[in-house]
This record gives sequence, structure tokens and C-alpha cells, in this order.
Amino acid sequence: MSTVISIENLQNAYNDGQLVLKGINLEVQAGEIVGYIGPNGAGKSTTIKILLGMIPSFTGEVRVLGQDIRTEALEIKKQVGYVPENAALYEVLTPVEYLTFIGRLYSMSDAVIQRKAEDLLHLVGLSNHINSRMNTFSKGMRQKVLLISGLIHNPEIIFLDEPLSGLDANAVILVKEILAQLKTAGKTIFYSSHIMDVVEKISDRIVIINQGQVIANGSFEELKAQAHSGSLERIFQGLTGDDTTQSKASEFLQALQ
Ligand SMILES: Nc1ncnc2c1ncn2[C@@H]1O[C@H](COP(=O)(O)OP(=O)(O)OP(=O)(O)O)[C@@H](O)[C@H]1O
Repeated sequence: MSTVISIENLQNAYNDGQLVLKGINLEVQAGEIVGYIGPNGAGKSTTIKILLGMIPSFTGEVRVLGQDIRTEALEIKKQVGYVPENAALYEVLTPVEYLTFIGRLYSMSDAVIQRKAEDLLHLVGLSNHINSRMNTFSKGMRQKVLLISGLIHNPEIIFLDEPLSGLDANAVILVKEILAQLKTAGKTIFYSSHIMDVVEKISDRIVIINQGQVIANGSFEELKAQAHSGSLERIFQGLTGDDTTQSKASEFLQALQ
């Protein structure tokens, strides 16, 4: 197995100077599906954006496909894909126009882009909308276009940040199967989500971060054994939450009155 992502003592602060990543250490092997989870604000998207070369201000060492993200970001970007949640799509474009724009960034020929775009849009059920402007699209329809745009250049590593957002149950099943088959094809998948049962099922390894630090790292079976707990939701709650959910909910209702 070869290491395709290596993160050493990664720290990052935004403009206010507060550390949001406080020394992350992590390695990902080729062909792994890693579920990267944590509470809101834990630092998941920040980590992914650093791995994509979108945030240069970090300290520590970050290597992707053996190359330093600080100096080789452009080279790395050619080989990785990114499926964000709710990114700003150019809504006045049609999906084919948008995918053409993305494909050209990866130096793909228009003929190849057109073929892939039509095939992929058809496969996610958007055949009847390929020439409609995306400002008429539902949330799930946009998410399907984002999914295709992150994969169209057939990247080696795929970063997904809450990729199932807004997708219907059938589309979720399709995406899970696509991820499983991408793994079989040797791709590496770095997957961030709050949907615990999906993370539990698809991940070879689960990394939990809390307040900018890794607090658990292992297969679901390993985490389950350590936590003496049956589901990832429970393990997550045990490590990052508290047992005041019921009283918080009643206080919330009282505050509404
Ligand atoms: N552009 C920014 N400027 C300032 N602070 C930011 C910025 N982006 C994120 N943060 C802060 O960094 C911290 C981590 O945010 P991040 O988006 O990485 O969390 P996350 O784990 O992805 O959360 P979520 O589950 O809510 O998506 C939060 O405290 C957030 O307020």
C-alpha cells in the first residue's frame, strides 16, 4: 500500500488568529475510503480545503500523491476531485455548459467533455434537463451536477464534503454504489458527512475530529470495540456530545413559548 495523503502537525487559524486545526496527524493509503467526521465547526471543511490547495496559510506538512501541497498545488489539483456541498454553481449556465467549463480547466477536449457530460447526466436522471439553466434546478439536481463536476476528469483521489446533501433515497443508493466501485477501481476517497449510517457502512476507516484535533481513528469495528457501543451515531455522541440532549430539547421548547 502506498500513502497518498500525509498530514503532519497541521495547524490553521483564520484571520482572528484562533487555531481551528490544532495539530492534525493523518495518513491515508491508496484505495482507502476514509470517513472524516466531527461536530459542526470541528474543522473538517478546513482540512479538506487545505488538502485541495485552497487555503495556503496553514503550518505543518501536507503531502498529496507524494507532492507538497505548498509548492505543487497545481500538479496535485489535476489528479484530485472535489465534490462540495451547496457550492456556488454558475446558475445561469446549463449543466453541459458548466461541465464544459470545469472540463476545460482540466484540459479535457470538448468532444470528451460533451460525451461524458451527456452520459453522466443521463445516468443520474437529468437527461431532460441538460439544456436547462441551473437556476431552475432543485437542490438535489444541483448536487448531482456538482457530483459529476468533481469526478468528470477521473481523479485518483476524491474529496467529498457532505455530497449527499439534498439527494433523494435512490440517488443516495446510486452514489454509495459509485463510491464502492471507485474504490474497487483503486481510487482513494476522503469523505466528510454528518450522515452517520452512510459513513459507518462505506468507510474502511473513520477519523473523528473535535475542536481541530483527531480524537479517534480506526475501522468501524475498532471504534465499536473501544467504545463498547453499537452504532457510529452512539460512538460519535459518546466522544463529542453530552447526555443532556433531552433537557436541551425541553429548554428549547420552553424558550419558544
Ligand atoms: N473563512 C473563514 N473565516 C473565519 N473562520 C472560519 C472560516 N471558515 C471556517 N471558519 C471557522 O473554522 C472553524 C472550522 O470550520 P469548518 O468549516 O472547517 O468546520 P466543519 O467541521 O466543516 O463544520 P460543519 O460540520 O459545520 O460543516 C469554525 O469555527 C469556523 O467558524
